Amino acid sequence: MNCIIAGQNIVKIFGKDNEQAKALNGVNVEIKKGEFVAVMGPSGSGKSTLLFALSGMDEITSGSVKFGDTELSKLHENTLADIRRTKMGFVFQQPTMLKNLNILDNIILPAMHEGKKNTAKLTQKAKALMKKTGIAGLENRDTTEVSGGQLQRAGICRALMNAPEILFADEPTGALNSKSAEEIMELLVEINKEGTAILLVTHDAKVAARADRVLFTKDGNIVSELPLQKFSGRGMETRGEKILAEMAAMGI
Ligand SMILES: Nc1ncnc2c1ncn2[C@@H]1O[C@H](COP(=O)(O)OP(=O)(O)OP(=O)(O)O)[C@@H](O)[C@H]1O
Repeated sequence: MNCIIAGQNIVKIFGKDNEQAKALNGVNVEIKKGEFVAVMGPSGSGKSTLLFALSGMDEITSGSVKFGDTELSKLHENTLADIRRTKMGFVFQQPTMLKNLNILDNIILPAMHEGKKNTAKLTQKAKALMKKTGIAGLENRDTTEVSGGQLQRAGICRALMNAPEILFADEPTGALNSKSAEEIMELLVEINKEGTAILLVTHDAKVAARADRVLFTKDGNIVSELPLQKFSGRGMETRGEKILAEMAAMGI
């Protein structure tokens, strides 16, 4: 099967009784293996909720989310956690790092939790990822002794430790200056080219321009989508213009 994640009629309601908020309103979506999909839309339109629903991080109210052939909503919490740890990677706007551990140990820690106790092998893997992401040499630094961009690279290394099939990224460049943001996007494009699917939430057209496809959310639904593959390059020319035009049409 060509599809890594399929969501059908996803509804997510937060709160109870008269305090309810319908964050997702019957969303249908498919992400193909190795695809790079960006999600854009106004604030509060359901982007993060969709990412959390598709990754099994958050329980959905109704509908279906399939990871390959596996229905995530039917799984026991431990099995679901295993899938998230071994097959999915997560990158957020602010990487949460443990302050009492250095960068290298922060990268390795989740993999160790998983029962992989071969520290030498994990260190080797982490160092290779740090080299690839341009932060070799920062292994022993405290998390407070690196730049925001370097910390995000470390967060990406941590997310890649288990060679995930898909990377979920919620505003990964949101806290970075434009140069660091661009470098992080270059890195994500490279990771995607090597075969990892990416679902990325962003407000930034320049960031979304790197994706194969952009989904636009509004009021808890995907209201339009823009296939970008047919436009050459992954830059702002043409692709970015198309996104900006769609955003303007949506009133974002
Ligand atoms: N834990 C929660 N409890 C109650 N309502 C929530 C919760 N999380 C999200 N919501 C509501 O669900 C809706 C969708 O939120 P979501 O965070 O998915 O939007 P978003 O498009 O990612 O927004 P932003 O761009 O501002 O991050 C909003 O109306 C929000 O207030």
